[in-house]
Amino acid sequence: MAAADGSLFDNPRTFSRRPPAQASRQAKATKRKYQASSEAPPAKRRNETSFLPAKKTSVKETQRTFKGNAQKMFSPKKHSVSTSDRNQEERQCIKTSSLFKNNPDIPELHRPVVKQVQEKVFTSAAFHELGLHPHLISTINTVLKMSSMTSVQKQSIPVLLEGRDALVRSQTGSGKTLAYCIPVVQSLQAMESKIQRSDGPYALVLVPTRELALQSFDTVQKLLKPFTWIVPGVLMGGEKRKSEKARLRKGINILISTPGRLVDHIKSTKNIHFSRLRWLVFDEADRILDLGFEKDITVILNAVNAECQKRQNVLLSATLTEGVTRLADISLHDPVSISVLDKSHDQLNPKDKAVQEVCPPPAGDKLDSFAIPESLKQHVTVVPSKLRLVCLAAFILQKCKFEEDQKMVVFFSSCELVEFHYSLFLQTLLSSSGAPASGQLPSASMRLKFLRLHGGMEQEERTAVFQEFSHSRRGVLLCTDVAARGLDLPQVTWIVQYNAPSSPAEYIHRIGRTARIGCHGSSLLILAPSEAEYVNSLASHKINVSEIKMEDILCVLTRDDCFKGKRWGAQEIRERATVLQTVFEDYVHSSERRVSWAKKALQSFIQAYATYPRELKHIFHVRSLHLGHVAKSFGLRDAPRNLSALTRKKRKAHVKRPDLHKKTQSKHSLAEILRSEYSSGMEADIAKVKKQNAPGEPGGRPLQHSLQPTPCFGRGKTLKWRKTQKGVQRDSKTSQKV
Ligand SMILES: Nc1ncnc2c1ncn2[C@@H]1O[C@H](COP(=O)(O)OP(=O)(O)OP(=O)(O)O)[C@@H](O)[C@H]1O
Repeated sequence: MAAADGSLFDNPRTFSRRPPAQASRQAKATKRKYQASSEAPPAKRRNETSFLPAKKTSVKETQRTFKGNAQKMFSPKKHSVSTSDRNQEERQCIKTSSLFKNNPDIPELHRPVVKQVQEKVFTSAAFHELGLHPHLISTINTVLKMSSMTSVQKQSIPVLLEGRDALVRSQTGSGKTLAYCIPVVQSLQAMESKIQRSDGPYALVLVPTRELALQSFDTVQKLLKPFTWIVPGVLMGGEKRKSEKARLRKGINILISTPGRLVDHIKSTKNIHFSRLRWLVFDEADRILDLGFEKDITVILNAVNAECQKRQNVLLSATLTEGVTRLADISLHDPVSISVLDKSHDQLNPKDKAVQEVCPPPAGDKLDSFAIPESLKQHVTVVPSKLRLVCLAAFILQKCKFEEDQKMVVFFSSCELVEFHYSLFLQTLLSSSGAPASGQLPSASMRLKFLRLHGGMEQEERTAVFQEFSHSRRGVLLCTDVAARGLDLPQVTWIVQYNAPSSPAEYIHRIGRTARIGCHGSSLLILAPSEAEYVNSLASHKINVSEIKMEDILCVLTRDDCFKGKRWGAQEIRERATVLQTVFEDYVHSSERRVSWAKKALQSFIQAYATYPRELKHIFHVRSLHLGHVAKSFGLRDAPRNLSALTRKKRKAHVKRPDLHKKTQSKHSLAEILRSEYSSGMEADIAKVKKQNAPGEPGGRPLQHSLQPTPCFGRGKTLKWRKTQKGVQRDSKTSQKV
């Protein structure tokens, strides 16, 4: 049914308001023009008043509320207007469909208040109480500038110094890295026969991402300052294999590696020997040992076990569960379980019980609850799909333009989404000169700085971005889950989850990039109205979020002088949101390539829904999405036709043959997900991503790889094996590339 306000996207299946015959005539005409100009078709049809309501907000209307640069940008020239100028002017009068009408109601969040699991971070115990080598103590005190231990260090270090295996769980940012690094260094420096470089690895530390490998290496290197005969080294994808081989040949005593790269060397390098191995550490163990890494871990354990039987095994994570250790075929010898949980908080109080009854766990599933830093304030906002993009942009402006020294990390579900939003924001919200260029938002500010990080980037750039953001006092990092685990990015004040994570554990790790080691931090989760129930799902894991109303985020748009209007209040906010949306749409529709790039991002967004696990499917399902509305959040004026066809086909198939539907869907998902595989940078067999265009330009980072399944840290957990001509390979339905 057509909407009263003429919203372009009233019906999910009706992406055009024109009658089919006319639509097709129009499409042909548009296509001719498109070919002739090699530009994206201007959405001229929106000037066809017969299909538009009389009272629709246009850019022309909204521009009147602008001043200064804003006016220059949006208003017609005052002087004599040439024909081309008139054409230009006509193009500028493209109407933006109402962002605020025909949206689904935002449900009241009946947010169950749960008591979160808490941990005490610091203790008064000093490092010198541990009986460590005096040089190690002085290095901790003077180089790392630490004197007292955190709770997890106080509990773990003595146990590990006794030679025990351990499973260590404590909240994000509580100092788990030193909890294993200190005992490793202490024990190796104390060995009777002094370690030789050529002895090879005495300790092997496995971590899931390259950035985490670099970070852990940095910590080990600092601790080893007084013990120069012990050589640390890092292996990670993206580095030159040849130079890594050379370093291995010379000898590395504490080896930090991502699993994929280590497997690569085990298979191709004759220089790795584990006969002297004393320590095997799995940092982010639940990730490393999940099914996505299974194959690599099997190869590593086989290689290690073949040469060394007696060693200490340490597994650490903020979300370590018993189930994880059962998955692993690691022969832990009488391990000590270390959990810093404040036991008094672990008891169910009556309120929690009520929540558990409201959201019963899936049959057979034990509900895991993890500690969250006390100083981390978690928020959620429910935003209709049409307003998602504007809302995210407004939130970034609010925090990173109008407030001092804010450092924000925004998580997306795929590399394509990161690239899209990065380029879009760079081109529309930023202005290097201070004065907005044509097509740019007048509120663009020098204070804003955008960076991006994902698995499709060249390693050199990844490292540079990681370093830059780490050392920066402000900025916005747009990233995939490649940055979710373990990274210690100082002074991050806000975490935004633009796409909901697939598990409570991933939620915990993402938000854990802020409020580290007793600092304050906040997080915001953005949900669609149909996804509001996710709040209950989080509550059942004792995760407490409070609501921020969308209007409170959007109202920041009234704070910029450029946005000063006659009206004050809700109406003005709406006008400004519409202008912001128009800026995005104008940018996306300014060339054919940008339109197709936005479509690809939209497709990736939709495909990400296939990766939610079964127990969340009733909340996150592609069928709950209004594709036309979602398209708007990619700056698209219409939902791409092929997407609607695909969705309809799926629906039809679903009605007739549920089994067939399942197959077709998983086939589509698989192809797309694999194209968008989750690369943490360990994969040696992925076709290399090549630079084509300058960064920040659409198409600048092609994200297609060979359809070879690769290890992935899963959003889901389904792995199958299939026979191919090359032997047995694994099918993966697990994850988007990050
Ligand atoms: N005893 C200490 N005193 C002060 N700061 C510390 C201490 N131990 C660790 N830190 C600092 O705390 C921060 C977080 O430490 P670390 O990265 O090891 O946390 P984590 O528990 O491994 O987090 P995650 O679960 O996210 O991986 C680091 O900046 C580290 O330098």
